[in-house]
Amino acid sequence: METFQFTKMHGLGNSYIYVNGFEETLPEHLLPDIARKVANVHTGIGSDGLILILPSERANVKMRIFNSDGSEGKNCGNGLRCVAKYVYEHNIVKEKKFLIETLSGLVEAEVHEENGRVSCVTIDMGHPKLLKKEIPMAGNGDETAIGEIMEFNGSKYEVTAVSMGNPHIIFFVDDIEKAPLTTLGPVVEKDARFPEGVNVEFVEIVNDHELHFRVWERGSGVTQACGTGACAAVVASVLNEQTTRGKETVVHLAGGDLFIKWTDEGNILMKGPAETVCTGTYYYEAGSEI
Ligand SMILES: N[C@H](CCC[C@H](N)C(=O)O)C(=O)O
Repeated sequence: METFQFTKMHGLGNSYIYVNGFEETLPEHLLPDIARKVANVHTGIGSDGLILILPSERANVKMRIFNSDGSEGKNCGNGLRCVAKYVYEHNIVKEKKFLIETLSGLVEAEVHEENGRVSCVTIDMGHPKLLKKEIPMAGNGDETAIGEIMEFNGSKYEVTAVSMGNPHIIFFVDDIEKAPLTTLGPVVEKDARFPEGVNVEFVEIVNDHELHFRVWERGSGVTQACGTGACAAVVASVLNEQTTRGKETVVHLAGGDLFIKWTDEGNILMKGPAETVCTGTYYYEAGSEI
C-alpha cells in the first residue's frame, strides 16, 4: 500500500486535490487513475480533478492539471490561483509576484495577503488565441470563429471559440438559469470538430462590464467555476460587442465572482479567491489500476 500527502483547495468551488511535487513523486503512468480515484466523492476524496505542484526549469513552479476523467488539461485558472496561494504560504516561493509554468506556457501570479494568509490572487493569463488552428477546431485554420453558426443535435447556434491555452466555445443565452448545460454541454464537448475536445460555456450579458456564466468542462462536466472559461467568456463578450474591452468585468459563476480585464495591451488579468479546504493522506495500491 502506497500513500501520498494531499491538500484539497478550491477556487469558487472548483476544487482539486493538490500534491506537492517538491516533496513526493507520483508514478507517471498512474496519474490518470489517481485523478479519477481522488475525484470520486464516494470512494475517493471528492474534487474536479488532481493538480501537481512541481519544480520548473523555466519558472518558480510548474502546474499540471488532470480532470476528473483522468485526462490532462493544459491550463486551469482556478488551479493557478490555488497553486500561487500554496507555494507562497509554504515558502516554496518568497516573492509576491512570480511565474508559474503550465503546459500552455508561463503565467505571472501576484498573491494578495490578509492577516498572514493569501486571500486572493491575480493571474496574468496572457493573450487569448482565436485562430481555429489554435483552438484547435475544424475549418480554415487561419480564420477565427466569432459569431459562427454551428449545428449541434440538429439545431443551429451562434458560437465563439477562444483558447486560453485550453479550448473553449461560448454560447450566449437570454437566461443563464435555462442554459442547456447538461444536454448540450456533453454533446459539444466531444464533437469531432474539436479534435482535443472543448470546454463549453454559456453566458448571459447583464451590462457592458457584467455577465452570468455557467460551464460544462471538458473532462469534468459541470463545475462550480472555470477560470480559463471565464476569461474566454470575457474575450468572446468583447469580440461580440457586448462588453467593453479594457473595463474590469465581473463574471458571476455558480460558485462566486471573478474580476477579469482584457487589457488594451492584449493580456487577460484574472483576480479571484483561493481557499484551502483540508490536508490528509491518500492510500493506493502501486502499479495497479486503482
Ligand atoms: N477548471 C479549470 C479549467 C480546467 C480545464 C479543463 N477542463 C480542460 O481544459 O480540459 C479552470 O479554472 O480554468
